[in-house]
Amino acid sequence: MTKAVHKFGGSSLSSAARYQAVANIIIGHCQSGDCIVVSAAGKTTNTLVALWQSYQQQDERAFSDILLQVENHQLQLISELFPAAQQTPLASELRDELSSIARQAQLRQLQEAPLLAFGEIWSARLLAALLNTLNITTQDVDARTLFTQHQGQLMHSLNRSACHQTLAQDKIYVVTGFIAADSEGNTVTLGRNGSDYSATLLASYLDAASVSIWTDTPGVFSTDPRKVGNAIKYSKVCRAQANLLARLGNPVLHAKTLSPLKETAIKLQVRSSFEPDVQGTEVVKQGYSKEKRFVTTFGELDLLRVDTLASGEVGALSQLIQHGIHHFNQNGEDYLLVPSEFTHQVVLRLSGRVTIVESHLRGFAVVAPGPDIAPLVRQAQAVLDEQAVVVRFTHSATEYALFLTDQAIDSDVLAILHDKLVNKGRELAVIIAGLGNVGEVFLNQCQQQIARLQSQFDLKLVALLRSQEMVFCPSGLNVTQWQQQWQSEAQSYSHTELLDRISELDYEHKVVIDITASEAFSQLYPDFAAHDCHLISANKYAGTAAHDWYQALRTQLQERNLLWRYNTSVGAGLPVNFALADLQNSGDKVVRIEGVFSGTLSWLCSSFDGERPFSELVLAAQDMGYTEPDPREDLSGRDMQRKLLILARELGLQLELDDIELEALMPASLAQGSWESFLARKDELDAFYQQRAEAAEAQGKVLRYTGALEIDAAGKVHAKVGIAQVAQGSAIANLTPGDNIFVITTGWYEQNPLVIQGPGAGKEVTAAGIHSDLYWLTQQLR
Ligand SMILES: NC(=O)C1=CN([C@@H]2O[C@H](COP(=O)(O)OP(=O)(O)OC[C@H]3O[C@@H](n4cnc5c(N)ncnc54)[C@H](OP(=O)(O)O)[C@@H]3O)[C@@H](O)[C@H]2O)C=CC1
Ligand SMILES: N[C@@H](CC=O)C(=O)O
Repeated sequence: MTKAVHKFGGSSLSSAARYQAVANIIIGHCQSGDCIVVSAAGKTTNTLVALWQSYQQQDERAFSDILLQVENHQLQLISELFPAAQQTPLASELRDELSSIARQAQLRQLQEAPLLAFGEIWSARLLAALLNTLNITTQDVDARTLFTQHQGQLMHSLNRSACHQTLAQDKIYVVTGFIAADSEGNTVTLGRNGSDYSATLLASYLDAASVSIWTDTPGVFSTDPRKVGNAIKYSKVCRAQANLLARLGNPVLHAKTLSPLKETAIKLQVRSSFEPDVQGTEVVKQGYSKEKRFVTTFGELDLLRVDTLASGEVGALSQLIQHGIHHFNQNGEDYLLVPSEFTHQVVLRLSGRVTIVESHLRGFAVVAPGPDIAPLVRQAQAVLDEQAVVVRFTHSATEYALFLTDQAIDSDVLAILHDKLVNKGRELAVIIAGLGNVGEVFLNQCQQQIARLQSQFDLKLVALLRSQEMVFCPSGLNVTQWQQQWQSEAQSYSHTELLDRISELDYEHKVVIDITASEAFSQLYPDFAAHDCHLISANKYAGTAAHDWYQALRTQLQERNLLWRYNTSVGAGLPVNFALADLQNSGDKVVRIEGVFSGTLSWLCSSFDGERPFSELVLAAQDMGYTEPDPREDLSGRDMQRKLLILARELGLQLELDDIELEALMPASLAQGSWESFLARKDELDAFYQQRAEAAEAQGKVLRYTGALEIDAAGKVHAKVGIAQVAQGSAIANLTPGDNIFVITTGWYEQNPLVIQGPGAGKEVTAAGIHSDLYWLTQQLR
């Protein structure tokens, strides 16, 4: 059976609520036979280290205070997680252990490693007990029965068989991270952050299919996302770069974590237990991911020059200080970058062979594909000069460069460095759904547009979709030859296949551009968002879906920092949504929007002069690409009703489609049935229109189809789309056929409303509007 290993760190188990969240993740992601590796809950290891220090200092008062703190924390977890009956045995086991610690301390027999091991033992025990109460058969396992070391080296074949024997049954195992035993059975620890290492070791011994490291950040980022808002979360990072980042002290993965996975096909993922639905970063074998750019900053470091270094000595030093040490050679000399707090220990160990070249350094490293390094070094240097950051030492290697500075790199400087060094190479994968009227023109305009955006963004057209077939090309289609590629490569697909292919894309940013008129396709938006895709829609269905669904989508997008643009869904290329957003952002309040929001209905009403039957004009509008795929969507008023709802939601109003009163521009009897059956009864449509046009004429007016939304003084919304008789010579009567007009009354534009007018339908203007949305997206991603 293939197993998966999941590791949860201290922050994932810092409170009873976090334990429950972890249990939910396990229920959702694990099956019998899987292993969970846990660290000590919250800051327990630090507290146990403090306990050990107070013991060493023979500070009895501090010792008993800290022991009480440990007890209170564990008892609180127990009382919040379990019903009373279960609390008693767990609490009494804990108290026995704490009494034994106190007794050993009194006898001066306390040992460091077994003391620290309690952190993991307690979290494994509590999590297993919690899962059992949730009817998940679970067993906690002390990793000292699985991992044995001899003279500091893990005994792999012994450990492998111990893992297979101990973890063979059909249940979930919760294994303590961080600890192992030596060949005499004494407790040893695997170093700070050793639980990640325990997880990958366990996965390699068990030949597991995957390891998921659940932490408090949702993946590997181009730089520290807490300092730089637009840090890029990479969906894939290759092991070599992850390893290098770890050696440079990047905290997401630790130096030893990757080593057990060498030569294996085990998948490694970094995910956030705080956002379990967010896709994390997959750390993949060489060749399975493009190399990315990173800027990683350092804590306080000292630079040491070493006369001679034996093989394996850097590893031994890292083991000694339980921290990664970066080693490099420059001009034939060996250098070590050591966190300042450990320099003393390293210097002692290397006694006589080491010189401290620089101390109290800060700075950063740039990690990037080899050919990018030299230009990036120049750009980084220019930024540092500009920002007056003093550089004390630099080093360039094939795939990274170090800048060791006097002062810490603050968030502002880091953001500038990130913008100049990382954001420049941004990539955006574009998935286009819908190759009909508008989609085809959009694609034909793409060649020029992609070239225009190239200086800022590397846009790759990776997929084209129709309703039944798609072409998916992760490295990018040739935009000039998309039709030929479609002819030769299009294949049928399911939505699951589409989502799988999207999840495999190795791009910093992805966007799905929906130029379909399909409700079913719009229902995939939450899945696209779950796969970190931005959205651009000409399709109006998602924007007019039931409010709860719509709001959930908006929340999902916001939580994942994803953008959704849909300006063409109202007024084609006219900047209506931009204008409404701008008015509101500037503090104005929109109180009324009225006008004509359908290109088709505008064209039909303005073109009708009684010479040609109305139905003939409908077919002409369809030929010109004005109508919806089924023109009854326009004639029924539904399309205009949708547009008014999209605008209402732009104003923050909680409306449903049916809250907008609707009067159709066709007989109700023609609404059902096929398009052919509709055409067969087109006389009924002609008579319907003729009669209303004549009635208007009799009043000296003309027939138009208009819409209005008004927010009254009490805040009540009145919205309607329908047939109107308008005075000849009025702005609406005089509209150029096909034009839309939006008359917007606001607090500031009260007497003299703001008017936006122009073509409201048509392939070219709509395709151009989608390009405008795409451009806007690239600007936001910068
Ligand atoms: N025409 C205009 O002036 C304007 C149009 N719009 C909007 O643009 C959108 C497209 O309009 P238009 O180009 O005229 O429509 P078309 O009917 O000409 O094209 C629709 C395209 O979408 C594809 N499609 C349909 N269902 C799916 C699906 N489930 N998955 C993937 N692809 C699908 C169709 O594929 P297949 O060929 O296999 O059926 C077709 O290629 C509509 O939502 C419309 O409201 C917005 C503003 C103005
Ligand atoms: N069919 C629509 C197209 C744009 O949304 C219209 O005519 O306005």
